[in-house]
Amino acid sequence: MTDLDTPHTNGSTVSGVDIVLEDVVKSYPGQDKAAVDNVSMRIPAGEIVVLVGPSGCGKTTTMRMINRLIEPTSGKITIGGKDALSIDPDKLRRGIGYSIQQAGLFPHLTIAKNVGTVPGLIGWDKKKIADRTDEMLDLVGLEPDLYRERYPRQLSGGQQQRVGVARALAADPPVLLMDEPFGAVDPITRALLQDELMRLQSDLGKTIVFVTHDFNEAVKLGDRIAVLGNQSHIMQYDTPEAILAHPANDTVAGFIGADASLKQLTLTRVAEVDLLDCPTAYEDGSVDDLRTAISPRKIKWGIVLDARDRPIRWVSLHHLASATSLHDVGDPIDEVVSTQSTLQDALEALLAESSASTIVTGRRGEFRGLITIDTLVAHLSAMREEHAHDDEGGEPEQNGASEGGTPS
Ligand SMILES: Nc1ncnc2c1ncn2[C@@H]1O[C@H](COP(=O)(O)OP(=O)(O)OP(=O)(O)O)[C@@H](O)[C@H]1O
Repeated sequence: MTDLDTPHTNGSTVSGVDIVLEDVVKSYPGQDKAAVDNVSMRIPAGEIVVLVGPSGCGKTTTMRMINRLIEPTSGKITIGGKDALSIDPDKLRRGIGYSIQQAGLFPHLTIAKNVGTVPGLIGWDKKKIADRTDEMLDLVGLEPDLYRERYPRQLSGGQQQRVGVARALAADPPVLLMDEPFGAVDPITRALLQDELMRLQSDLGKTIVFVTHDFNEAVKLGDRIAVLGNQSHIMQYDTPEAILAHPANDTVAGFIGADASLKQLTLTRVAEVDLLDCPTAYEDGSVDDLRTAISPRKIKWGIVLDARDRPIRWVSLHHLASATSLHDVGDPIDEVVSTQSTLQDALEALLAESSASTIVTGRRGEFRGLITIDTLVAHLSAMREEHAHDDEGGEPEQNGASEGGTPS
């Protein structure tokens, strides 16, 4: 047990605890201005709160004071009702998962040893640590048999980040601090890791404080976003929807960028829109049947699936004209999005493929349908109309965004 353990309530998805910062200040020696000047905020249990702001504004300092990697100069921090400054810092840190850019793995330890670090420190027995390590590797999509005995350098950047998340979660802490954890990976891997974090969080309900300077990432992941200015001054602290619809001032509006309307695509998951159906066939299926299924349709393409329903190739009527089997026919599939992806991810996939539609897969990679550029356009115009009505009716906006307040 750590000092921050909370009883798990069966059936509840929230295992996190509240974090409260009151008048927190950090002055580094030799600096004339405080790096963090009088920050007060409440981070509700079970939510992802994203601290976003320009480089040097004090995001990392603010976050690291929560696990006392940096000691506050003054102020109070309460975690799950307990005064963080009264808990022994080592004990405190064992109760708080921490994941950083480039994963921060110990290079000389195997993946299993890395993941089992905190459980080892808090005295779990070997069998429990080994079981938990495998469970965590599974959770982040790394097959334990393949990865547990490898060393960090034998993994890709994205895989190392996954191990970093597994390690942060291993002792089941109620609180997770994540400092630009996906900052060092390519955009496609980053989008996948973000999707996985969302999936994990919907099962785990931790309290997550997430630092980034990427506003799109903040909108995608955050239940709430704190937009920080110099010295960690909170310029706005609200839901992504509210910040996009009504930026508190010109600086926040400038930070959102000129494409606030497009950013609304980040607020909707692929799972929330209707997907387009498309003819499919297994590799050992009939060429004629697939041709017959495609012929009457507007989009003259079908998809070949493997035995586990995962899409492997696009096939056109042209491909099928001379094919005798569905083995090896068609074009490989480069880009897919998952039902957890946002419409913004779908737009990026469409642009990357220069295609009018992209494939959507479910949790196990199984084919779920297509998303098209028309879906995205229709969604944006529906949102615009909804907010035009909101503005006419004078209703307060909670769940949507308007184009009002976008920067010039
Ligand atoms: N150990 C330190 N000693 C002195 N000054 C520091 C120290 N760490 C950070 N600072 C200063 O405090 C301010 C806030 O730094 P911090 O790293 O918290 O910002 P940040 O918003 O996380 O920046 P970035 O996005 O670039 O990581 C900066 O001006 C930085 O130079």
